[in-house]
Amino acid sequence: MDKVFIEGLQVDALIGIYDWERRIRQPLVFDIEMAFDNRIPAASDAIGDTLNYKAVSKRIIAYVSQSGFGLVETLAERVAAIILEEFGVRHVRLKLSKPGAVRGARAVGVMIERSAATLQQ
Ligand SMILES: Nc1nc2c(c(=O)[nH]1)N=C([C@H](O)[C@@H](O)CO)CN2
Repeated sequence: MDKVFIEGLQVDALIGIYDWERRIRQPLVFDIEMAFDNRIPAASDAIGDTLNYKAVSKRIIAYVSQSGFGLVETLAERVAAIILEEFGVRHVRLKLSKPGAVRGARAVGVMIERSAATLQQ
């Protein structure tokens, strides 16, 4: 299956379980792969036939900027659900990195894969 991807999308957010984390915003980085049949926009050369990575990116930035979860797991799950439900994507692979959260590590975080068929109601 073809993919449309968004790599290294950085968004500042309120995220974390510790008191000091509830008083600041921290950078988060999203790497996202979305299954999509790119033969259709390739044939028409029309942006309306694409899975528009700019539209998806803007939606993620808007959502993450106003979010305030404790765990990266929760945020990753919500962003994956938005991609599946609002953009008609059948399968998404999402990596959410929290750079600098652990001394000595470049980044920590989670990787998830979700399908529209198995999305929890
Ligand atoms: N699996 C997770 N482990 C940890 C998380 C998390 O969201 N998921 N969060 C923290 C703290 O908020 C940490 O990022 C602060 O440095 C610790 N472990």
